[in-house]
Amino acid sequence: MLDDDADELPAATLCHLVDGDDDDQPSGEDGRPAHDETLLIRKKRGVGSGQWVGPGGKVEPGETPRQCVVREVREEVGIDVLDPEKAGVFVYRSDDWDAVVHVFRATEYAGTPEETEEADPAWFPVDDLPLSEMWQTDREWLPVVLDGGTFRGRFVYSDGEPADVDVTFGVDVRDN
Ligand SMILES: CNc1ncnc2c1ncn2[C@@H]1O[C@H](COP(=O)(O)OP(=O)(O)OP(=O)(O)O)[C@@H](O)[C@H]1O
Repeated sequence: MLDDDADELPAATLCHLVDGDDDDQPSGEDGRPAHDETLLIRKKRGVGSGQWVGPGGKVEPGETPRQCVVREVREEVGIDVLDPEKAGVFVYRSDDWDAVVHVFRATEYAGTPEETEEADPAWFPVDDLPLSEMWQTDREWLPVVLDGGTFRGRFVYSDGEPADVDVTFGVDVRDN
């Protein structure tokens, strides 16, 4: 159980793209990272601005979370994610915004990430994430998601700090 009122909350999405060439080219030579890196954005505005996060955003009326995550990644960094797969879901509650956040993992994409008005993208090795400049609760679940796992969580923040954290791994996450 996520939260008794989770169904009533606005929905948002996050995309965690993992890329790694199997060829031996050093990072950057063919425009793609060499081994197991993940794409994060430095958010320029909105919820969590200034932090490193996965690209994503709020689900619009009539849109599924999967459609939203594809649209948001295109808007924020100009690439098309081809195989978003549901990897987790969490309820976020804070002093000023509550949401249910659908987390996707992807490995296939078309295009090259570019800076936009909303976001500055960068690749990070999956085992060297900028955790001190990310949502504190990302460290609970992001390594698991990048490794292909699933989770369900409930994160209550107060004054910008996690006040109540509950995560379960290896769960069935309904795909939508
Ligand atoms: C512990 N809590 C959290 N941990 C990690 N990520 C979190 C989060 N709580 C919210 N998020 C993400 O923050 C974005 C908000 O959406 P946000 O970018 O403001 O919306 P959108 O792009 O639609 O923009 P505008 O409202 O037009 O500015 C969206 O990706 C959502 O998944």
